[in-house]
Amino acid sequence: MIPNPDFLSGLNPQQKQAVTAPPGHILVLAGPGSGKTRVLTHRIAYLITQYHLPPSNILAVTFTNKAARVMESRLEDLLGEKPQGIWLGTFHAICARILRREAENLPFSSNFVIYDEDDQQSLVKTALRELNIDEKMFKPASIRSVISTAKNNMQTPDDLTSRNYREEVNLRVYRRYQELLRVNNALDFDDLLNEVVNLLTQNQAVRDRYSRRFGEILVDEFQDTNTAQYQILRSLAVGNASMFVVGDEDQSIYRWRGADYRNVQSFERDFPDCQKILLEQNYRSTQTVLDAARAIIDHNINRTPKRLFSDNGKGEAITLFESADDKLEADYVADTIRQNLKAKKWKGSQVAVMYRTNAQSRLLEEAFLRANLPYRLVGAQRFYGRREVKDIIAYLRLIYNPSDEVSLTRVINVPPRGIGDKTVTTLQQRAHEMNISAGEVLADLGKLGQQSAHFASFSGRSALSLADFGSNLNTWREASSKGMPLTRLFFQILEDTAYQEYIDDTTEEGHQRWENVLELGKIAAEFEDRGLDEFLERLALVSDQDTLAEDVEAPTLLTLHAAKGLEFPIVFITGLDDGLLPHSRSLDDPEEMAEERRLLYVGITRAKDRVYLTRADRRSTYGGYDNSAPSRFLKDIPAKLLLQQGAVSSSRGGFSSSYSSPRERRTESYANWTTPSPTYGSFKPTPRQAKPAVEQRFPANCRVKHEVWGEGLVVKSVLEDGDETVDVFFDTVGFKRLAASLAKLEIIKK
Ligand SMILES: Nc1ncnc2c1ncn2[C@@H]1O[C@H](COP(=O)(O)OP(=O)(O)OP(=O)(O)O)[C@@H](O)[C@H]1O
Ligand SMILES: [Mg+2]
Repeated sequence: MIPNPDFLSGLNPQQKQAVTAPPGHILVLAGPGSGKTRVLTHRIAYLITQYHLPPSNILAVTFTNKAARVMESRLEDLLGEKPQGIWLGTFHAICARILRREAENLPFSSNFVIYDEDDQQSLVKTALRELNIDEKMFKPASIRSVISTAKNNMQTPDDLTSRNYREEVNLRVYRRYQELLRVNNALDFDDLLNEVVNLLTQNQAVRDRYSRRFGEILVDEFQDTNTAQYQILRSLAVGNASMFVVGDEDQSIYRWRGADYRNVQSFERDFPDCQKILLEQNYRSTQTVLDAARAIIDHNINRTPKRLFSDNGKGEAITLFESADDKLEADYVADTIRQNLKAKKWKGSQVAVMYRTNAQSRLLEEAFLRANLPYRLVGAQRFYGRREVKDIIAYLRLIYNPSDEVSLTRVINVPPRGIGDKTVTTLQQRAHEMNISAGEVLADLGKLGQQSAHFASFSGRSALSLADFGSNLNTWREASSKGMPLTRLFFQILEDTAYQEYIDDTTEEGHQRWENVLELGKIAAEFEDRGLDEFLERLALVSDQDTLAEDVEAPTLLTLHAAKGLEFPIVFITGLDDGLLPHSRSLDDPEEMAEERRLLYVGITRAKDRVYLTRADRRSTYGGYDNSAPSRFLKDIPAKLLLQQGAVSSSRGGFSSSYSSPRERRTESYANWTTPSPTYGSFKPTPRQAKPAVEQRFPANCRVKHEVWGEGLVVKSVLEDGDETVDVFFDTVGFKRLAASLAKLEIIKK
């Protein structure tokens, strides 16, 4: 391995000290943009090239999958090749990996699936039903959150006692929920961590193996680790491992998920010989951005003030825009961006628009559409939470893990195949009686049909429908186990279930839903070499930031939480109103308030050059408007750093407006504004154009042949701009989009 010989030269003395430190525990505490992530990456390269530590002895934990991928490619740049065998990923991904390898020591098998919040909620509902508890009295969502909190505190049902009836219900549901997870061969997010903690504390041999394996454990964003994660690190570090953790207490923003920045103090206590290194130069932002950020965070008590300077010059003032209402606020953001893009002052990808809650993106998206501006929207739920996407994932999960009853009940009658609720209940009862999973009953019905011992348990018609579905499942499962490529399997399911006919009801929404299914197919194509298991794992562990499409020349819309660790030349933070930021839920809790401050601090410090803060005097609610007051955090920013714009705000006293409201222009652009349908990733707001200038030759579901790529299945065909655009899934190369006029396609089967 030939390291880039200069790779230490791009570091300042403190950074170099951290990167080249002799083996031992290191804690790097430093403010935003000071190079913590950079130092961590360089440290890995240094260990490999200078200490000749095999990459497989290195465990590096990042906060998102995306951050892991970025780090991997930086390492490749530094080392000249990909480090082979390094464990690099999020806590959840690494835990899932350990659990799959060690399944023989655990009460589930290695093909477990990972349940997200929705799945967890279904399971809570099943538990409630089984226990005969009314879900109107005891809301599944709140029980789910009670369970998750208990798990975050690492409390099993046995650790809990109940003091009243409600607690008793919670406890019983928790117990049953846990049993159901086992039956389904599933783990939830919290389990991923807790099971690893249990494994490492209870199984000395396994613990020794892992702690011997890892010579160095590195953790980015350490301030956001929770109790279980910290315990995992501590167990692994009992051997010969050195710990290298970097973090910033002021950027801890995941308290609601159990993160505890006091782990930084625990680390200093548990590893008293650790070397503490402070980085003081910020390479990201202008002095103005840093001063504004510091003014916000200085109000938090119990924090260690940090020195942070920048050589990037004073830079431009922070723009504060106050508007009359939230629509105008969104228009201001979109118009400002559009004007600067038009004047070629900015590039789309340099701009980020941030907000406190996901719901705030809607008005912004509409304003972007009005301004005819493409954008990319970051958010896992926006895409992966969609019904059609979840359906297809459920099919795949069911193929991977036949015991997964949550997925089974999701798709057993989707698209409708005449299997009603009563049949499903009978199926579950039958499985229960026989002590097998419902999936196994189905598989048997699929294999033996009327000869199956289960057949007589159902009425004639439903027995046949079940057998039919079971037979489909068996076929897919067999194909998958014989190595059918993932995308083929994917489209096979769509074909066999006639999913397109079901989901695309020819309305705009239907088209959009089918587009989402195809989008998922494209993601599957990226996992072609890695297989169904890795695909499912990535889907299960996807975080908001992971949905940030790369190489897209468009501004990014994202929550403040999702912005962690990222940087952009231009940052807009919208909704600086009391009740939004700080959020209304935090107003009477000092700890929560401190976290809201940190959130704004994280937002501002993402900016390299310019920050825009925006707010509105009134905000739309259901049908009407609510008055809204400026965020209390705004007054903490010194006036000399601010340039105020916008309408006169009653609450802040009048000031001249240098921004003319785009009302006139709005009228004109409203004309060609159609109701937006939320999309995933980059959005091109051109209306669907279907000029049937040619006739359609390659309708969906026909098989075609291409000169180079061979045979394939047409998934979609659209007539547009006088040509036919055909999406084909080829058996050899997977998904391709072709213009029928250019590609020499030949129909082989209608
Ligand atoms: N010594 C250096 N010379 C030049 N650029 C640097 C140096 N150190 C860091 N940078 C750059 O500064 C920016 C911020 O670095 P990095 O993201 O590593 O900071 P961080 O401390 O991890 O920030 P955050 O707390 O926001 O995660 C990056 O663009 C990085 O490449
Ligand atoms: Mg960082």
